[in-house]
Amino acid sequence: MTEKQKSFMKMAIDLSRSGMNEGKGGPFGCVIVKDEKVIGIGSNSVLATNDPTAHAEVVAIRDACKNLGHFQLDGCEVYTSCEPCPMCLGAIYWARPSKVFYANNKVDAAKAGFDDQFIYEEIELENQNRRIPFQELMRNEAKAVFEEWIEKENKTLY
Ligand SMILES: Nc1nc2[nH]cnc2c(=O)[nH]1
Repeated sequence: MTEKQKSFMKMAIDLSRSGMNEGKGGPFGCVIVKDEKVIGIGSNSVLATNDPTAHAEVVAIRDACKNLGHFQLDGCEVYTSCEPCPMCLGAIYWARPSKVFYANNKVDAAKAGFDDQFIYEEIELENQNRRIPFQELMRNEAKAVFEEWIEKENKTLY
């Protein structure tokens, strides 16, 4: 771990503390770096914005992508004060950075009352057996749009 990498993680941890103290949300911060420069930052802002998806990583990904003017984070590194939850893990995979560094791990998060394990277990269950039931509806109608997408020319794949 280089001094530079440690300084980016320190920035993420500082964001986790300042966001918490400002009442923005839980104690999570994230910094996104490209070519050793910070291109996006985020603090968990769930409470301030009434947005359950405003986790630090999602906020930072949105900031970085806006600044880059692109929907992917090729060649970027993510420094997050806590191992990503399943939602952020998904967002990170869609954004495709090259590496993720985390400080607190998911056991630390669970001890602080942020239980990601529950969501990982739900993913494994059959749709109808989940705490929040998922039910298929109007598949054929929606599938028709997928067929149109498959046939569409000049589309941008992501
Ligand atoms: N990594 C991470 N885990 C969380 N769990 C609840 N909120 C967050 C967040 O913003 N980041």
